Amino acid sequence: MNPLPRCVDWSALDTYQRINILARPPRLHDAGQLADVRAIIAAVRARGDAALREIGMRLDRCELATFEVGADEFAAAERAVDTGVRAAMRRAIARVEAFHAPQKPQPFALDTAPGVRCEQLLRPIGRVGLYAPAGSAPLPSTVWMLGVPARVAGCGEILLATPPRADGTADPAILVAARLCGIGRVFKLGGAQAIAALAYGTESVPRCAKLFGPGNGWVTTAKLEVAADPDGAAIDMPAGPSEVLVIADDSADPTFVAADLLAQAEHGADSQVLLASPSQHLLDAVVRALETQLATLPRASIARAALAHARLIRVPDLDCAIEIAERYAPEHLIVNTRDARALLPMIANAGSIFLGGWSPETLGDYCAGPNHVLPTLGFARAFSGVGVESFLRRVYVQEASSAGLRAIGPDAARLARAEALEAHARAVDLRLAALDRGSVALAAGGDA
Ligand SMILES: NC(=O)c1ccc[n+]([C@@H]2O[C@H](COP(=O)([O-])OP(=O)(O)OC[C@H]3O[C@@H](n4cnc5c(N)ncnc54)[C@H](O)[C@@H]3O)[C@@H](O)[C@H]2O)c1
Ligand SMILES: N[C@H](CO)Cc1c[nH]c[nH+]1
Ligand SMILES: [Zn+2]
Repeated sequence: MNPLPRCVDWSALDTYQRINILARPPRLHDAGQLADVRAIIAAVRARGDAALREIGMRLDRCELATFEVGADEFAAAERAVDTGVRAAMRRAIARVEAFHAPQKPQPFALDTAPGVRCEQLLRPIGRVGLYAPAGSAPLPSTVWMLGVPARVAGCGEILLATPPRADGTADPAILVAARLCGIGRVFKLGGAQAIAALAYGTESVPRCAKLFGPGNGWVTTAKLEVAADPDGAAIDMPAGPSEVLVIADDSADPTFVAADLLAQAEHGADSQVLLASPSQHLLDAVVRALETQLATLPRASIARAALAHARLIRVPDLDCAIEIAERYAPEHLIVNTRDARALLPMIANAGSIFLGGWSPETLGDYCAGPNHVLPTLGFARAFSGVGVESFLRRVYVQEASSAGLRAIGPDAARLARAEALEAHARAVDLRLAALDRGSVALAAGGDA
């Protein structure tokens, strides 16, 4: 049994020890994983459904005649899922929708010079592929965290892939969630093979322009591979193993803090949880609470494996705790201190922030409203979580009248020649000359 991690004193660490203590744990399956993923992608590209069938038998231990979920399986899923759970899903979806609807940006048009009309259009991505993990634990909540913003954005076709169970069916709660989000097409495919099928298409799986969703190392590696291929698909972000950093002072209830750490630790052995506190008393109490709570936790062995690379850090003050959070850039940041909101202006590098003792991260995982598909591994320094904009493209439009061309054309030609791009300059000058000669017929239809 893994012992719980010891507390470290931040003030006693030198620069390199501080870097090491905040390093992510080594990826569990790194060795050979990239080669495996490349082989899976190559097989799916070369042999489509036949390869999916073989790989599914090897990795998911089930043989499927068809990958797409049919009407009977959807109906059976509706019967299998408890009515109370279905009602809670509906309420969660409504709150997630309420939060995402105002995210939708508005198109606009603007004259940047007289006769130069510029527009920003918004176009939903035509066909998107969503992935709901179901390896270690099926995550129906991921279905509405992706399906809701896709629907709000107005995507034309929304496909979902999720790993099959050993009996060849999909997790019923995932299917119910898909139905509630208006997702009609669900494919029983998991891991790198699901990503390859959605990115390149097969006989039975339509090719998607962009892929969304978290997953294990094979899923994330495959997403990065298809995103690097111009013939592949775009991706939302690399969303890796779950992580949380808790900042707590002596006002925090240690049992709440321990519960929040375990809630992320139970996701997987590669999840990482951190606690930074100026109170040694709180740190010691949290360690005791972790032991007590682990004793009755069904996924204790997974949580213990994750706790092996947990970090419990004694800091001189809360400013230092914030500095650590900014360096680490966690997926989730819980601030469980006296006046948590007062610390908010100092925080930028986090996927999602939970303020105060009554805001467990679990609320955000399911039903508070914001998205739970968030950047991990420090990507929160530069990436945001999934939102409506992730499913949209901005398309720019420019329309100049002859007056508009006269107004800004000379600048364009001058700047083109400054870059030694003569053809660019002539595309303007030829038109200006035509206007000067009075051959305005050339410009007919172009006057906005
Ligand atoms: N960052 C986020 O926003 C976020 C949100 C939810 C979940 N997560 C993370 O998602 C992950 C879910 O992982 P999971 O494993 O439970 O489910 P998963 O659905 O991602 O992976 C299951 C699939 O992995 C494939 N696989 C298993 N062993 C393999 C092998 N040896 N070689 C090749 N492929 C193999 C199988 O095909 C299987 O279908 C967790 O790490 C969790 O922390 C992250
Ligand atoms: N905490 C996960 C994101 O890292 C999301 C999730 C889904 N279900 C439970 N938790
Ligand atoms: Zn979670």
